[in-house]
Amino acid sequence: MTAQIIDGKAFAAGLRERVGKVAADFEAKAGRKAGLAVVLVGEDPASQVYVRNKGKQTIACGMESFEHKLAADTSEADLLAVVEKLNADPAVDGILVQLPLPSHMNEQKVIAAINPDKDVDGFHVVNVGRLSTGLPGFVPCTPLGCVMLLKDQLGSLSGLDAVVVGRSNIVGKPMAQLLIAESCTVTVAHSRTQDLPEVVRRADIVVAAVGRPEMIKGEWIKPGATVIDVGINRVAGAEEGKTRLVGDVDFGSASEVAGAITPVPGGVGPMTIAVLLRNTIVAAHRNAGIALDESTI
Ligand SMILES: Nc1nc(=O)c2c([nH]1)NC[C@@H]1CN(c3ccc(C(=O)N[C@@H](CCC(=O)O)C(=O)O)cc3)C=[N+]21
Repeated sequence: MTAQIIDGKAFAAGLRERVGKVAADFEAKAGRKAGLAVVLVGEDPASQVYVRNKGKQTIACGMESFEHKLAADTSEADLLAVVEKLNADPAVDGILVQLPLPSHMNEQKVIAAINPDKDVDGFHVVNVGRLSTGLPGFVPCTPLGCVMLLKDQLGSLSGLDAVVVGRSNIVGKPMAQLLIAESCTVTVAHSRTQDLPEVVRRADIVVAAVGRPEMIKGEWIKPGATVIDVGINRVAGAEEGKTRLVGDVDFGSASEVAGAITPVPGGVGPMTIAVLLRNTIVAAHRNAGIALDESTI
């Protein structure tokens, strides 16, 4: 079997178009544009690229982008002061502090300082609690993007066996919560899991978020399963000095067994930013008290 390729890039473009329409509607009703503030500490080149892309796409969707670039040696207190200012700024609907932060900062403390109702990343403990109890809040962008792709592909996920490989706070754990809410039977596997290939083989849905290049092989996949690859690993390319991006799934062998699979790049990655824009326009409506049927975006 040759798997269908799930085109995350195209789905993300469609999502951004829907967000753009809702953003224009918000501007007409609120008399201002929705706004997203992104805070970047330090000069990590990959982070700079992501932040630049977020800013460009925010503006392309008709929203305002506020970028705060702080030096790598900024004190935690100064970063917390920036967050406080953004919390109090009525032009800012969503706040994202780019992770990872420099090692002299406590990430949990910084995330805890963000107003949960502006936490469009969904990382604040209040939003983690809301997700796990089924209350409205903000859901982390990458797992929400994965569920959107899965529902687009499969329709109802009810009763399906899902295996999430990885247990991070930003992908694995919220992914498991979302799949539970979709009535999947969920297994969370990780580096200590015994006989991982056998666990993965049970799954109708495999979500790979371990951060190990091409670890999950085609022989581990149940024929016809849907495979969502969250990994973004830069590895040495065929030519000397060149690099290429690969996922956590061995795409070559997995695409011969799976029913459908996301590629890397062009799969989950583009969804992450599109969902961030979606969360921002949702935040703008909620915080301005303007009604929005969130199920339509
Ligand atoms: N507070 C916070 N929130 C985040 O959401 C967050 C973060 N910190 N820190 C870094 C990670 C990483 N991340 C990505 C976004 C888009 C792509 C993306 O668009 N990837 C493209 C290719 C990118 C490339 O070519 O390098 C793709 O997969 O097709 C990837 C990764 C968001 N992150």
